[in-house]
Amino acid sequence: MRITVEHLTKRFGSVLANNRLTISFAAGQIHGVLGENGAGKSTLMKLLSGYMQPDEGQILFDGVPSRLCGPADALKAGVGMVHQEPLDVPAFSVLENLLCAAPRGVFSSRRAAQTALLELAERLGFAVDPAARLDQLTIGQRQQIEIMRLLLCGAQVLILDEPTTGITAAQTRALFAALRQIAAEGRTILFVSHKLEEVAELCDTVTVLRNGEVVPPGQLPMPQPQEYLLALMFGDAGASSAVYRPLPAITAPPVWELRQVTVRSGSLQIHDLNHTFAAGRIIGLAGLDGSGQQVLLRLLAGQITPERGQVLVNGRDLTGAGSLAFRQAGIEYLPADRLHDGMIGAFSLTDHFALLQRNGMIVDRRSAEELARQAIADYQIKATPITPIAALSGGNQQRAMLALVPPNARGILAEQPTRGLDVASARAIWGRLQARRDAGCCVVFASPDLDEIMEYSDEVIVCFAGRIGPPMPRALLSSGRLAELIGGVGFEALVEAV
Ligand SMILES: Nc1ncnc2c1ncn2[C@@H]1O[C@H](COP(=O)(O)OP(=O)(O)OP(=O)(O)O)[C@@H](O)[C@H]1O
Repeated sequence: MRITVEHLTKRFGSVLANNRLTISFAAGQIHGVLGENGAGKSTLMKLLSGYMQPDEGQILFDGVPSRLCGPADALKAGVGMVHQEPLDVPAFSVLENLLCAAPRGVFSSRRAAQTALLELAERLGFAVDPAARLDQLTIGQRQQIEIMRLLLCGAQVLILDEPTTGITAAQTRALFAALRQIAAEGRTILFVSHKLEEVAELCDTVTVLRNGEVVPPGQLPMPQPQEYLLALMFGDAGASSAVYRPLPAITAPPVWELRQVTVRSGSLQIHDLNHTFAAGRIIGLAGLDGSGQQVLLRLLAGQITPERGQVLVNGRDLTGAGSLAFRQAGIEYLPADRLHDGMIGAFSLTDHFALLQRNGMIVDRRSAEELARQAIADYQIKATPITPIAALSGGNQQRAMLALVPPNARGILAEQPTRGLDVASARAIWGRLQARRDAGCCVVFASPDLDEIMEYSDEVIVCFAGRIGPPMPRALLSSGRLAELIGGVGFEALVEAV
């Protein structure tokens, strides 16, 4: 199905999120949509998938104008959207999710739904267990299920918003193979991303959005030179690259010290962990999804109590003291799902500062608003002090979450700190984290992106199947060696060598 937009316009107050967009996406192809944070990509996709209605302009399916009153309406018209955060029911099984989300009459029985699911999974190369509960699956597996659900409900156009964020390299390969297969069957795919390499690898065309407009007007065939696309997305801001600075020697005592720690979370158990995490360092945790990185971060945040051993923070034994005691000791946790776990979507920055500042039952709104204003200026957040966090773009949400970390924090634990962010926003976030490191904070972060681990870590810790490797100076590590280690090649020898 060809999908066309003509003069499509969407405003939020004074912000023109989409400004008279006119584009056409042909059937049977994969179309990349590129743009920096806040360029208007998500708004366009929400208009195409019925989550929002345009102020002006129209959407045409195979040349026929249509009005979409909601996502169910869009799916009926053949458009399905896979969101960055899966919109599924975690407590339900795969099959239950499929059944409860399918329009009436799509499946004649539970058995028919299961058969259709297994057949489609085989065609697309996905492994699926219909009885598995979604909260036991990784983001990558839940995304595969969401794609299959939309296809089984009749989607002819599939929109994917930053689909490789938070999934493993193997899952990305499986996703790309499946998308090629889906396009070869005649469906239209819109692939929203800010990762140029992925668009280059996968897409037949690319549309670049900047400040709510298509630049240059119309679609470009792929391939295009990377520098040209960067210039379209960012102007000059995308061209400069991060500068490496040597680090001063550490004199301060370690922020964390783990002594003979054994910890269990779900089916994963980590044994006899002995590590110190020095002040003034950035430590990257690398590993395949679910290899122990998140357990380690949560242990360091006081969110899980070890079965054995001791966790010292700034030299004090806080084993089993709970996450509040860790926060009081200067430890801050920045979760990957910033909108659901990190902040409250309906609250503004002022509201968040008011909560942090609260003195007993007294809320000082005036000082909270002043702090929000200051944070907006310091962190260059595109928002007012009273804009709800949910209305900010991903990059601005991440800046806001970082701005809420108190200046005297001793340790920052960041789960995928640049998840869903474009190059310029990611650099801005890393600039802030490096400034915290330079001020003596220890930053421990996990990322599925090996380039990010290599670019920003001072030390790298590889996690493999619940085993935590020794810290390695980044300067002594190559990308190839890191890729081997996270796949387990040479991991045993590395652990034994210590
Ligand atoms: N519900 C909303 N209320 C107010 N402003 C909004 C809303 N949704 C989007 N905006 C604003 O519209 C502009 C475009 O945002 P949009 O989310 O479409 O950008 P994006 O390119 O998808 O960014 P990202 O890559 O960060 O997701 C931004 O300035 C954003 O703050």
